[in-house]
Amino acid sequence: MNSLEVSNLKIGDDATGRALVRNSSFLVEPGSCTAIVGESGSGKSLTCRAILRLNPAGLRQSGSIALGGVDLTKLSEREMRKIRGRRLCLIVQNGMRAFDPSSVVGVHLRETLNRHFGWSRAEMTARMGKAMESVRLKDPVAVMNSFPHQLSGGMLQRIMIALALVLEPDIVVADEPTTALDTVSQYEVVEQFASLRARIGCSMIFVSHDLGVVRRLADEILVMRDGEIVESGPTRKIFSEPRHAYTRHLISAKEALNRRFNHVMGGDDVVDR
Ligand SMILES: Nc1ncnc2c1ncn2[C@@H]1O[C@H](COP(=O)(O)OP(=O)(O)OP(=O)(O)O)[C@@H](O)[C@H]1O
Repeated sequence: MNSLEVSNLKIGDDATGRALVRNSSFLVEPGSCTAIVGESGSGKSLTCRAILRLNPAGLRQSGSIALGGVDLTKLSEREMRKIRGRRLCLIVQNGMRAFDPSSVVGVHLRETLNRHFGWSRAEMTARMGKAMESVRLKDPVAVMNSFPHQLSGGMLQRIMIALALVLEPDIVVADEPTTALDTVSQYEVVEQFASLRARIGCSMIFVSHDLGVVRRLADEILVMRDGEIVESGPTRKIFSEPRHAYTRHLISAKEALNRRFNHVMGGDDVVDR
C-alpha cells in the first residue's frame, strides 16, 4: 500500500477570488486512518474531492497530491480515471447520489468492476455477492436487482464498502459517510469501515462531525477551520491535550452533549447549564 502526501494544497474560487482551502499539507501513512473534522464550510469536502480531482473546473487549485510518490495533479484525465475507483475510492454522505437512479445497483457495480478488471459477469457477481455477505447484506442477488431508492441509506453505504472490498484500493476517502444514517445504521457502518481497513490494509481519510466515530476509527486527526488546518496530530493526543482553542471547543461541545445524554438516560453525570 502507498502513502498519500498532500503538500501546499490551495483551492480558491475564481469567480469571487475567495480562498477556500489555504495551504494544507498532510501525510496519510500506508494503512492508517486520518480523520478530518471541523465546522460546516471549513473545506473538508473540497480537500477530499481535490484528492480525487473531482472539484468543479471553476475552482482554482495548486499544490501537489502524491500517491505513492506520483503527483496526481500532473496526470491526464485518462490516467486519473484508472486511479479513481481502483486505487482511490470515494464514499460520500448520501449513498443515493453515488448510484444511477435509473438502473439497478448491480449494473452500476458491474460497470465499475468492468472498468478495472477483465472479469466475466459471473465472476463479478460472485465476488460482489461474497463481499456483500461479509458486510452483512443478506440476499446479495436481490440487492443487486434493486433500484437505489428501494434500499436504505445504511444498505447503500454497505454496498459501497463491499465494492471497496472487491476493488482493494490504496485509499478510501469517506466524506461524512454516516451523517445521513440513523444511530443503529451509523454504528454498523462505522464497524464495517473498521473491518474494511483491517481486511484490505487500505489507508483512509474519514470526514465526520461525530468525534465518537473519529475516536473509534482515526489514528491521526486534522482539525480544519476556515479552509485552514489549525491543528493536527495523533488521535489520543488531540483528545487529551488539544492545543488550539477551536479544537478544545469541539471536544468540550461533544463532552457536554454526552453528559446531557447520560443525564436524560438516567446516568449520574451532571448537566452543564
Ligand atoms: N463549487 C464551489 N464554488 C464556490 N465555493 C464553493 C464550492 N464548493 C464549496 N464552496 C465553498 O467552500 C467552502 C468549503 O466547502 P466544503 O464543502 O469543503 O465545506 P465542508 O467543511 O465540507 O462543510 P460541510 O461539513 O458542511 O460538508 C464553503 O464556504 C463552500 O461554500
